[in-house]
Amino acid sequence: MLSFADVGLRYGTGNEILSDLSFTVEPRSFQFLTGPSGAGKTTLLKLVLMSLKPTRGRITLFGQDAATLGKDEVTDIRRRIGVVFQDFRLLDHLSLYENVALPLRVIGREEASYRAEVLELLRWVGLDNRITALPTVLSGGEKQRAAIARALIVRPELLLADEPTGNLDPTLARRLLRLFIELHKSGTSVVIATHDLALMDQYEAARRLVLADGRLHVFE
Ligand SMILES: Nc1ncnc2c1ncn2[C@@H]1O[C@H](COP(=O)(O)OP(=O)(O)OP(=O)(O)O)[C@@H](O)[C@H]1O
Repeated sequence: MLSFADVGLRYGTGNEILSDLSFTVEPRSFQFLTGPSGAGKTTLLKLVLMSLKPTRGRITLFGQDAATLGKDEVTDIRRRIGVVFQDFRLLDHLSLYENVALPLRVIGREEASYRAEVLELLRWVGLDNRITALPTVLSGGEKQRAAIARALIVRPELLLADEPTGNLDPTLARRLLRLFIELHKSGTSVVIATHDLALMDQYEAARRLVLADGRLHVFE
């Protein structure tokens, strides 16, 4: 569903941050993307989301060459990808329920058709008792789970999460990992960018994509 072939990226006229990246993400797969701070994990996720263009090489998403896509095709492909950003990006003036429902409103769905789905997802992430709360009163872990629910409401085929357990205590991090594993088992491909070794050790079946010195090393 995703492949990189000899991809390189530099910001401006600087050195290449990423060099000769070649890897695939298969349907129904689970991988950690890891590497030291500054190694380029967020940059790689931005390439996948097409918010950055590679300096060289080819990125293919759902069978289509990213370089050849028009604006509407990019929008269509992004709808198939759920993203949990490092800084959550919840809208502070909307309740938790409204934040999670927003991607469905944006595509024109009527509330009556999605209310039960949103409530079920909120129950799944353990936030069904907080549906009317505004993000400003939520804890870090609650915001994290709300961001996950919002990413999943459109039933993406691929979920990207950038440091989803950053700033969480180990118990909550374990709980979130269990949610991601459940999601994987239900058929979604999952890519989790993290430098939390303890977290990765809890799911040994996961592939590890390790960035170091601009190169990617894959451990199956
Ligand atoms: N817009 C930008 N312009 C120039 N350099 C950038 C830009 N964004 C990131 N960088 C540089 O690219 C490198 C990789 O950054 P990136 O955020 O992708 O790393 P990361 O592995 O996600 O780090 P962390 O684990 O700390 O979040 C860093 O050296 C960073 O300073």
